[in-house]
Amino acid sequence: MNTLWNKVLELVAARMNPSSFDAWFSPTQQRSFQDGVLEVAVPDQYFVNWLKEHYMDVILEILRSFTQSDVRVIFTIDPNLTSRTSYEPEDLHAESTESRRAEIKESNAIQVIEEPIGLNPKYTFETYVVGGSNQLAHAASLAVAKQPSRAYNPLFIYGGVGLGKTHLMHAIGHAVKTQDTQGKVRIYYLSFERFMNELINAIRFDTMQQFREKYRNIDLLLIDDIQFIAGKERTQEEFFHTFNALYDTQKQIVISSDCPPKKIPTLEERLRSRFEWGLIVDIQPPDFETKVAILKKKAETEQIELPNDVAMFIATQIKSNIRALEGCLIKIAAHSTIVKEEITLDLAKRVLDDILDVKDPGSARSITVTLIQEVVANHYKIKVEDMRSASRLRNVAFPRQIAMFLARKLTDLSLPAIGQFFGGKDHTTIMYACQKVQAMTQEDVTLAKEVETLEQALHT
Ligand SMILES: Nc1ncnc2c1ncn2[C@@H]1O[C@H](COP(=O)(O)OP(=O)(O)OP(=O)(O)O)[C@@H](O)[C@H]1O
Repeated sequence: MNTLWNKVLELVAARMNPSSFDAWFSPTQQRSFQDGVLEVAVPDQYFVNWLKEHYMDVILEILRSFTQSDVRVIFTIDPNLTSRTSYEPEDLHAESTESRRAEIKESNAIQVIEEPIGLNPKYTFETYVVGGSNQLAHAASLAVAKQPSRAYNPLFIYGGVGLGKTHLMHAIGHAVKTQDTQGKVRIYYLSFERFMNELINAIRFDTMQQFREKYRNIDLLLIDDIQFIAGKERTQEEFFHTFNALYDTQKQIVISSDCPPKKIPTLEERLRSRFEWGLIVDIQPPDFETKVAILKKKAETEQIELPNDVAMFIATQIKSNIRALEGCLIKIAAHSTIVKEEITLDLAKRVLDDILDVKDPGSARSITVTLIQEVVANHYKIKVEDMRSASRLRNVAFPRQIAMFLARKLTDLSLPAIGQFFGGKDHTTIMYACQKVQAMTQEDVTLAKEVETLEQALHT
């Protein structure tokens, strides 16, 4: 079955030796993938621990390359899955086997939730390729890493999808950590979505005091994808206080977003002005040479033999998204391992030809929600910003619903994730739009043709 997890397994298989893969990954199965949560069943707790410890980073990285968003992985234990490992779990023998087994049995009922917390070891300044498109953002990040809270505070980095914002933030975190010989600096990297979830839980479980204390005690706060703050009043309020507390005590704040503060819809004025207190830098799409350099660096880190002509070919195929660029390289390398052929221009063309036909958000000619919004807005002669607005005027609302319908149909994103692209709309709004457009296209031939034309435009 072509499940998301099976696609992940294909790429994982290319990166490890077959017997380990057989032992640790073959007995796993996707149970569900819904609303950004991927549920994977494994035979026992030992698998959970091993996968978490050794492969979580890789799994999350591959998932991101497919979905272009953070996916949460939940492991559930299904003892009916046959383990092919011959392991002797050391920790089963270390303590009383009985008690440990009882613990494991009990944990069968528990779901272990793993999220991209902390810093990705691969995202450092050393692995970051600098070109004209990201020079300023890179220099500013270096300055902040050298002198936290004295260079620019806050540092606000913005740019399109997959252009390296997260990479730079992690690089700052790593550099600060390396300089911190006494291990005193408290660094916290998180997505804005996670901040919001923590806040919701704090409200729900009446632990606001602990929530506030935790955030007031951070020395370097790296907060990713702040654009999702749009329309979240209570979270804006709390983030405002967190920001002030950190700023007043001279703690460094680094923020990333897909647009500058003034373009974040419904952002409170007091927060907007604070985001503008420090330095705002953007990352532009990379030029051809930078794309080739990034591919070469990535190939070097992953120990992939990448001929020059292939690097140049990939760079011409991908417009700007660096994640998609890397995705192509990984797919070509995986293919070359599977078919036991060297990477050549011919092989690369065959692989890319295949994946260009796939409706896969991480792949080359990927259809993103932003692209859908642009194409639909252009067709109906409305502004792209209208896609994120709350306007109920029919000439705006209906094209917006068509864009929501196409986003659901042509991307792998969950309903809540799509909602975020439309100004933070609720998942029920997206579902309603999909059902409505679906029903209307069945009754109205002209509309059905119109939607089909839009779809074709997106595929070319
Ligand atoms: N200049 C660069 N040099 C090397 N690798 C890069 C560079 N820019 C981006 N990348 C790589 O591209 C991938 C996507 O980058 P990243 O996740 O940082 O993008 P992003 O801008 O945060 O995307 P999003 O908007 O989806 O959050 C990562 O694997 C990252 O390492």
